[in-house]
Amino acid sequence: MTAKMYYDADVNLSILADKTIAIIGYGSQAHAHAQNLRDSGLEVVVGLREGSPSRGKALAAGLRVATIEEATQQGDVVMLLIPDEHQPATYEQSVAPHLTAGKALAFGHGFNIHFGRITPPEGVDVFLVAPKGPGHMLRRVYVEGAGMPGIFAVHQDATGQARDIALAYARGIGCTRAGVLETTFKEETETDLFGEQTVLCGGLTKLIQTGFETLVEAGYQPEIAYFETLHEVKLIVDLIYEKGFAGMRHSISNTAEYGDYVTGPKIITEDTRETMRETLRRIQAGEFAREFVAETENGYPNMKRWRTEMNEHPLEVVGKKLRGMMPFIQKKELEV
Ligand SMILES: NC(=O)C1=CN([C@@H]2O[C@H](COP(=O)(O)OP(=O)(O)OC[C@H]3O[C@@H](n4cnc5c(N)ncnc54)[C@H](OP(=O)(O)O)[C@@H]3O)[C@@H](O)[C@H]2O)C=CC1
Ligand SMILES: CC[C@](O)(C(C)=O)C(=O)O
Ligand SMILES: [Mg+2]
Ligand SMILES: [Mg+2]
Repeated sequence: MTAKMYYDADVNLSILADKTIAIIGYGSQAHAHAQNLRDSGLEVVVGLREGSPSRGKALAAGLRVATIEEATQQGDVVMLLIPDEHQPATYEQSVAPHLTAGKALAFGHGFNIHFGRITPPEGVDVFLVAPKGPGHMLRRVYVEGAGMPGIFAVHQDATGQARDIALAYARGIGCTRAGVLETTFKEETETDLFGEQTVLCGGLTKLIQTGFETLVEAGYQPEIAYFETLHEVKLIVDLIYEKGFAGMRHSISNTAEYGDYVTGPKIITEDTRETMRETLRRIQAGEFAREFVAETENGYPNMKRWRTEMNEHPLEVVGKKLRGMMPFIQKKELEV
């Protein structure tokens, strides 16, 4: 059976017309949700912690700003968009005491509900709307008049309107311009963690880094290695994104296409597939979540070390220099 895809015409935005949406946080996702919802004609308040460095940025974007407690009091829908690892403490201290019956608690990712780290009270709706892409791109495509696909799920329907509110929210941030699918918290959480670890972030960056290191180790210029293994990735992925593998392969040379078929399976091997299966098993069993939470509770010792190592890597050093010489890339500054 084909999954139903929801577009603007399928969704009634007016269910949110007389409601206030509290966006908690003003980071990658939150700034995009807040600005897109506001530009869709909805009432938004941004909830920030005391002394937040983001307060000035949200005000400069023309948004109303309050404390997290005040925003939760004012909000009919409270969207929690701070880092997953900090959500339980903020929820307990600042959100839960003001989350009265009839309100909706919303998430951009199902992590804390699915892994049982937040348990909302019975009288509130609980849903997620997860755009399938980074927050900064969610804002960029909305401003360009396009949209980013998204998925939504209802965990708890106390009012009988949770599904309609979730869909209206997805429309407000621009996702129904591209298409929105219904899912569950379990499916969203497990597929999102799997995708970012194996393909989108972990797999891709390690592939690029290893290709770069192999060329540089063999004596080739780092600048050429950078163009070959990183810069050109976007150009190839843009073709895949627009026209699929066949469209990309239509555009490359026969030489490249032959090498692609012959060498690809030697790089991504059956061992890689087994590792992907094991990664998924660990995610499903909650082992990754426990490991990540322990890392954050210990003050991110490994994350800090890995960040520093990568920031100092020759790939990043040469990349910074080369991107500085390409003003068309520099123009696209990130707002938050
Ligand atoms: N990044 C992305 O593109 C995507 C993220 N998601 C999900 O969206 C949610 C938000 O992620 P993301 O946008 O990356 O988050 P960010 O790391 O960008 O969030 C930063 C914001 O969170 C606030 N914040 C951080 N710690 C605390 C705290 N302890 N108490 C109160 N506020 C805090 C910061 O406040 P201050 O401004 O005061 O410093 C800042 O406004 C997560 O559930 C994530 O999984 C889903 C899809 C994609
Ligand atoms: C791919 C990473 C992501 O899941 C996202 C941008 O969709 C995230 O958690 O940031
Ligand atoms: Mg994610
Ligand atoms: Mg994601």
